Parts: sequence; structure tokens; C-alpha cells
Amino acid sequence: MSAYLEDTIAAISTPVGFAGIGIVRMTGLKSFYIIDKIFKSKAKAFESYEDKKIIYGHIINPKDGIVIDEVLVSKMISPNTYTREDVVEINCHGGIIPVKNILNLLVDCGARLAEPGEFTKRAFLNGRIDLAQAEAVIDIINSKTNKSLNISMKQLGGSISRTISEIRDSILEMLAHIEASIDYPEYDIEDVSYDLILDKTKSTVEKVEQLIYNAENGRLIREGVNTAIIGKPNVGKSSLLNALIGESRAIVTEIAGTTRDTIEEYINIEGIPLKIIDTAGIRETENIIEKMGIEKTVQILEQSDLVLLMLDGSLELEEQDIALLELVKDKKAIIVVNKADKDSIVSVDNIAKTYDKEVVEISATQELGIDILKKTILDLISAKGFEIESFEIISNIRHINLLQQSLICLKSVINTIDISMPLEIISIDLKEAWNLLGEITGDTIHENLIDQIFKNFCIGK
Ligand SMILES: Nc1nc2c(c(=O)[nH]1)N(C=O)[C@@H](CNc1ccc(C(=O)N[C@@H](CCC(=O)O)C(=O)O)cc1)CN2
Ligand SMILES: Nc1nc2c(ncn2[C@@H]2O[C@H](COP(=O)(O)OP(=O)(O)OP(=O)(O)O)[C@@H](O)[C@H]2O)c(=O)[nH]1
Ligand SMILES: [Mg+2]
Repeated sequence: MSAYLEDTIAAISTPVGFAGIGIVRMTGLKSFYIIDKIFKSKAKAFESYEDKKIIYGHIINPKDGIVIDEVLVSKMISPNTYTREDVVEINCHGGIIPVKNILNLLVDCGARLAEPGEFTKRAFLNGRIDLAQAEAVIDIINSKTNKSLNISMKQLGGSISRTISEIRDSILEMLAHIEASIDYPEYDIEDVSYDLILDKTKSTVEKVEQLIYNAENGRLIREGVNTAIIGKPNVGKSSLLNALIGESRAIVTEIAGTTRDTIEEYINIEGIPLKIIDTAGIRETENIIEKMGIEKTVQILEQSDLVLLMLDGSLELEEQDIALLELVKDKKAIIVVNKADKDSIVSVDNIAKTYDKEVVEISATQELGIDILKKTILDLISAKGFEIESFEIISNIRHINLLQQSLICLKSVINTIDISMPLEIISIDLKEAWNLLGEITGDTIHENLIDQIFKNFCIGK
């Protein structure tokens, strides 16, 4: 055990503020020794209580005998605990003072303040969970919709590790095979080896590619689809934002150039979070403030996953409309023709044909066509009917990067076989892919990186 794990650590695990109860948590070798000094229950010594018992009593400052709080204390005996160490949880009164006083007392009695994520880090270092499971814990805390929570819960159960282990095992088999043919060249198994390894690598590439593909959906579900509403001034962009979120968030006027800065709102379409960004109308302009808004729109366009390009259906298309249609040509975009409550001038069919994009007619102010627009959005981001139960969804950006790097190595294996390089060369790439995938689960990872990962947790987790 590292010296680091020998410390007994403590932290407040609930939000500090106006609340019914607060929990101060402690883990480590000295947990029971420390709690015994400050906790008084009916006659019994702390040591005599059984595992997973909650005990009523008082926290008392041993220096002056002053009662600090009336509490319930949970006792959890190593190794069947969250951290695999002895754990004590003090359920005290909520608010700021009781929890802080108790934490201070624990520190006075020999505990050290826990760093962010240190409890979960211990669960990992002591082998209860792997790294991907530990990272799922933080994703659970950060989840914004039930769908993203479901993904993280599945990962907490070890789904990533099972998927990745399978892939790593098949890579390991290939490595063993190569080793054997290098060690016993007299068996002349090289030709067989090339075919076998080529087949196996190809199927591994497919699996990794599938995971990366699913991950894209995972990211959208977790972080939300960045959706920008763009269009010439006065077409009704802010009105659409309001219609989508169902309230008057953005200022709407008949004056072109009303929206000067961008406005962001989250909406939820069948569990998929959309971050909708209302932008300033785009046109050639002399007005400097407006111009800044427009530059921002172009930037936003670059960062968006989806664009809603809005046209005013009651007016002839202008040069600026055409320019915008050209601008979104290579983007995931829906053309929204607004003001359908008025006589229509713009030909929807023509636009659909010319620009090869979905075109939806709506009236933002009359709230016509909004449901069809939502359905079109879901179809386009191909997230509708996306059954997360039937896929392994890797959503963590660190994991996705590692998958992508390992994919490069695996593809290089195929390339190496194509040009008939010796087997030794192949095994270098295979080994690298195996190592990279191991970093996802924490099997092959450096200590610095582990520290980095747990720093993103909150204190007390
Ligand atoms: N009060 C409290 N609530 C909490 C937590 C906690 O630590 N304390 N958790 C913290 O995130 C979550 C629950 N997660 C937990 C996961 C594993 C174990 C645990 O003790 N596992 C042991 C024993 C299992 C058993 O008895 O069957 C083990 O796996 O060996 C505890 C909590 C959410 N709620
Ligand atoms: N008849 C009709 N008028 C609409 C509709 N949608 C918006 N309008 C009107 O069009 C005008 C401009 O609407 P906004 O939502 O402010 O337009 P915008 O695109 O955000 O404009 P800027 O922020 O100036 O770029 C307002 O007077 C709205 O009431 C619609 O569906 N039908
Ligand atoms: Mg506006």
C-alpha cells in the first residue's frame, strides 16, 4: 500500500448550505479510532458495533466536553465498503456550521482533508471499481437528463470494462499467436498467421469503429446538441426560440437587428438535450455593435452540431438568404421557412431541391409546425429511437480519444500486412492498441493521469 493510502481522509459529502441533514464522510485505517474519540452513544464503545449499523449519539469535543451535534453515525467495516477501507459516515444537522465543526474535529483528531474525488479514487486504487466505472460516478453527478443518467449508470455497472476487455483479449490472442510463430519459425506458420491476423484485426477495427460511432450519439445525449438559429434580421429567429422553449425568453420586435448578442437556452426533445442558440441576424452592416454580433454568428456556426436556417416565407429570397443557404451547404442544417400564417412567396419545393436539405414550414408566432420541426430535428441528429439499452455508449471524451488512437494502430496493422512486412512490426502496433485500450479501464495508466482524472470530481465524492 502506498503511503498515500495510509492517510485517513475526511470530507463533507453533501452540499454545504440550508439543508435538513449533512453527511461528513471518513475513510481509512484510523476511521474507527478517530470516531471513537468524538462520538458518544449509549454506553457502548464504537468498536463493539456491527458492520453496516447506524448508531444514534452525540459528537462531543474531547477537549472541552462541549456537545457539537446530535447525530446518526454509520459504521462500515473493510473490505465491504465504498472504498474497501473502514468507512464512517456522520449524519449531522444540515446547514453550514454543524458539518464544518465536525469536519474540523475529525482533522484535529488525525484525519486529513480529502481531495476532490479521493473516496472514489480509493475505490479504484483498492480494486473495487475500474477507472471507467470511477469516471461514471462523476458523470452520474453531472447528468442533465435521464437518458444521460441511464448511460452512466450502465457504465457504473462495468459495461465499458466488459466491452473493452473483450477487444483487448482478442488483441492479446493475436499477439500470442505472433509470438509463437516468431519463436518456432520451423513450423512455417507465417502464411496462416497473416490471414488469421488480418481477419481478426478487421473485425476488431469494426468493433472499435462502432464504439466511436455510438460515442458521437453519447456525446450529444450528454452535452446536448448545439443548435444555432441563424437567418437574416427580422425573419423570426427569436420568435422560434420562444416557441421552442415555450416562453418569452428572447426579445421580439418588428425592428430588424433586435437581437444583438446571442441567447442560449436548453430544451429537451424526447430526452435529447438541445442547446439552442439564438443569434443576431446576418447581413451586411455599418452598425459596429451589430457587426460584432454577426461575427459571433459565424463563429457559432462553426461550433454547432445543427443549424436551423430561417427564411421569411412571405418575402422574396434576398441575396443574404442565398448567401446563408450557401454557407450551410456542408453543415447538418434544416431550412425553416417562417411566417406560414401569411401568404407564401418562397417556394419550399424549389429550395428543398436546390439545396438538398429538409425544409420545414412553420409559424413561430402562431406556433404552427413546431412539432414537425422537432421531429425533423430528431431525425436529422439520428437520435430518435436511439435505444441506449442495446448499445454500448462510451460518452467520456478521454475514452473516445483513446478509442480513436487505438483505431489508428489497428488500421496500421492492416496496412502492414497489406505490404507484407514482418510479423514483428505488426506486434508493435497491436501492443500499442492493447495498451491504449487499457488506459480506458485503468489497466495501463500512469499515476499522473489518474490524479488528473480525479481532480475533476467534487469534494466528498
Ligand atoms: N450514505 C451514502 N450514500 C451513498 C453513497 C455513500 O457512499 N454513502 N454512495 C457513494 O457513492 C452511493 C452508493 N454507492 C455505494 C457503492 C458501494 C458501496 C459498498 O459498500 N460496497 C461494498 C459492499 C456491498 C454490499 O454490502 O453488498 C462492496 O462493494 O463490497 C456503498 C455505496 C450513493 N449513496
Ligand atoms: N406573421 C408572423 N410574424 C412573425 C412570425 N414570427 C415572427 N414574426 C414577427 O417578425 C418580427 C421579427 O421577429 P423576431 O423573432 O424578433 O426576428 P429575429 O429574426 O429574431 O430578428 P433579429 O433579432 O432582429 O435578427 C416580429 O414582429 C415578429 O412578431 C410568424 O410566424 N408570423
Ligand atoms: Mg432576434
